[in-house]
Amino acid sequence: MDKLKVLGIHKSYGDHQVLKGVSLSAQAGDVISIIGSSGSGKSTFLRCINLLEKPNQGQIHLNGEQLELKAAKNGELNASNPKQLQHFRSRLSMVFQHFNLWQHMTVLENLIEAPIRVFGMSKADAIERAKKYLEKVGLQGAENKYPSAMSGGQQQRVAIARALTMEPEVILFDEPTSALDPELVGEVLRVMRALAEEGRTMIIVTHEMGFAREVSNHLIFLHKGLIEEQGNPREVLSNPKSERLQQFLSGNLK
Ligand SMILES: Nc1ncnc2c1ncn2[C@@H]1O[C@H](COP(=O)(O)OP(=O)(O)OP(=O)(O)O)[C@@H](O)[C@H]1O
Repeated sequence: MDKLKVLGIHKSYGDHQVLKGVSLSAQAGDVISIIGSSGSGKSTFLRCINLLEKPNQGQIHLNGEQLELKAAKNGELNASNPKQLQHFRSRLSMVFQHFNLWQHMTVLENLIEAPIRVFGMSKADAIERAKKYLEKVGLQGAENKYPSAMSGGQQQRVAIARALTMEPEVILFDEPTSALDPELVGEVLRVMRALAEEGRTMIIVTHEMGFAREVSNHLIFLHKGLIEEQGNPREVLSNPKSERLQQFLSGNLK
């Protein structure tokens, strides 16, 4: 069974059709990279998976369970069952381009908030879990720091640890290294590679072609809201079939 199955996502902003029927399925342990030029709809697609953006059409299934959706008057699909949506979101953690950490809270406070609020976990258990995942991202001892005192790479690793504290089924990464200075990209990619190697299911919107080629087992090239080409990353990147992907890879697709 697919761990995550997303079918026929359409999304428009006014007259602008950003997604024109995008689908994806992930089995346990799949690492799927989504590439494409700026404005092709990558982030919008990722955000439709957990309903941070409301699609106009489409289906989302997690472990065979379909998210119940109903159309609002403006044509957007909303979850018809808020409890089910909260359950889905707690199983689909997201890592954002700009980390989205609470700056007024310490690292530890950032990490324990969601497990306590969403799962009703005791503070002591949440702290234990937070420490475990901080260690996993190489930040043991950083519990009492404030995000503003950390580098972007460290903040993104905290954000990854925060995603892990939910022990999610799937982790969604939205351009996790795009906001980082070049010298800080490697430390985040190393953490992501380690997660992939331990069999986590990950969907990653990225501009890091080397990472997509080496770490993911499936690559999706999005162009103007449609999947233009997809397959094994090494094959797709070494031998792109569509002219648009060839142009994109040579830096000529704007
Ligand atoms: N909230 C919004 N309101 C209106 N238009 C939007 C909104 N969010 C995204 N768009 C438009 O949708 C299109 C796709 O945006 P999206 O961010 O998904 O692209 P992307 O492929 O992730 O690009 P990038 O690599 O630059 O992040 C763009 O034209 C963008 O301007």
